[in-house]
Amino acid sequence: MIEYRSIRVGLLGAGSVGSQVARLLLEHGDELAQRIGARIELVGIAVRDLDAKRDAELPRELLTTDADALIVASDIVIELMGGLEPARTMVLKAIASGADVVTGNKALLATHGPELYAAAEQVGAQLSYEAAVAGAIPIIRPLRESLAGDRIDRILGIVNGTTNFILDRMDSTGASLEDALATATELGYAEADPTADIGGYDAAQKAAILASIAFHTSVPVAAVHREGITSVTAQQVESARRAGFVVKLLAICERLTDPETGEEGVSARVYPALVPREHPLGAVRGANNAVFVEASAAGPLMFYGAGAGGVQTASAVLGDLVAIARRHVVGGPGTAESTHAELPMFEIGRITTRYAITLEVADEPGVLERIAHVFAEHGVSVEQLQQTVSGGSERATLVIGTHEATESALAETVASLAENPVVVSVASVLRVEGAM
Ligand SMILES: NC(=O)C1=CN([C@@H]2O[C@H](COP(=O)(O)OP(=O)(O)OC[C@H]3O[C@@H](n4cnc5c(N)ncnc54)[C@H](OP(=O)(O)O)[C@@H]3O)[C@@H](O)[C@H]2O)C=CC1
Ligand SMILES: N[C@@H](CC=O)C(=O)O
Repeated sequence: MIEYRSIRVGLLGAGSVGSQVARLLLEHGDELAQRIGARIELVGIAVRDLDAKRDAELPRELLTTDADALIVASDIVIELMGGLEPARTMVLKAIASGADVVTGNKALLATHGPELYAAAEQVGAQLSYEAAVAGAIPIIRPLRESLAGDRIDRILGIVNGTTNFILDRMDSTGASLEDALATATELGYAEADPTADIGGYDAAQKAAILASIAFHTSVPVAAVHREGITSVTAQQVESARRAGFVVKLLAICERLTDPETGEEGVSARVYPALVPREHPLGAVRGANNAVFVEASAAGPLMFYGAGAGGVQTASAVLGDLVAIARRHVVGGPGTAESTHAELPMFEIGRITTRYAITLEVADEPGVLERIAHVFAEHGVSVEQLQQTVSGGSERATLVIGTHEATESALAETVASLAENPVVVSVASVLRVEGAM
């Protein structure tokens, strides 16, 4: 067994996100150690109330109310308390004491980002914040690193999970804003003060962060035009629905040129807007987020996934933690050669796959029953059986499930179908992936 050295991690906050970060760190310690080349030692978790109920069971002895002592005992500090103070002071203290920092605190970054980045740069500390925008979705690192050589023209996104959840509930169930907000809060999506969500402040903070990174400039949150969803009524949502639209809280960041002066500038704005239901943003449901990035060479890119939620956001926090921790390890596994798991490959016969089989069939009564019978004879289950008429000939589309045991049965079934007098031809046999 490899003896890894330890990297000491102090966690500030054990709420919706912090408690899941702590749980995952404790549960997956061995795997993370292999990926990093060092063991993450969770040295403590700072909270306000030692007796508060937690979303995850955490060892009591790790909890502390002495955040200052925890910070100085840590190589990496994870700040998940939220709010401006004491978060700002604690992050500055962590940097000054030689620690690297991971945070998900967009309010802090949008308000005091320049001060924190400067402090980190001065001492060569790392400050990472993937979780600060769009929860679990990797968007900060793609903008900062993958797209660093491109020119980004526009970002259009749904970046607040709570408001998307609320608007979706209002649209799909007719729920009131207040009821939907109460559910979003219970599910751990909302900020400690949910005015940040419904007032559009949280989305504006995220827009400021995105615009700053994307356009390589400093966009203060105060310069982001902000309208929340508090004035969106059930009637507006209903009329939008009837007209084929859906109401979404959008964050829009654009690089613009003044047509008269030729001066280049940036616009960042957050407001509720109608989006056509069939538009990809119109299909973003629940607390999911989606961010479209239009880059001049790459073209349009879309990032989609869980925009809020404790465990989902914990994924982004841990990604930052692993990336930072790897840089603490000289000669560690790094990012390019994470092969320690040495997993075997599963051949195709072990994979469960579904097929769509399209047959051209004779125009006779009871055709579908006879085809279903052929499948049953070969022990192949049929999920769905449809018959459609196209171009004068009958077409039956079958969707069936198969796995290793029935893979060969499928081939036999298709062969018998081809021989069957009601089948004119087997038009297509293709695997089906995704929902159908
Ligand atoms: N929830 C989500 O889906 C997402 C949240 N974020 C961000 O992550 C951060 C954390 O969010 P979330 O987990 O929801 O927040 P919570 O309000 O659920 O948790 C905050 C935690 O911080 C602790 N805390 C607060 N103030 C202090 C203090 N002065 N000293 C010590 N501990 C303190 C609280 O302690 P106690 O429990 O004892 O009160 C609590 O454990 C925020 O910045 C948020 O914006 C980012 C993406 C998604
Ligand atoms: N309250 C925020 C949490 C994630 O950033 C949201 O709902 O998006």
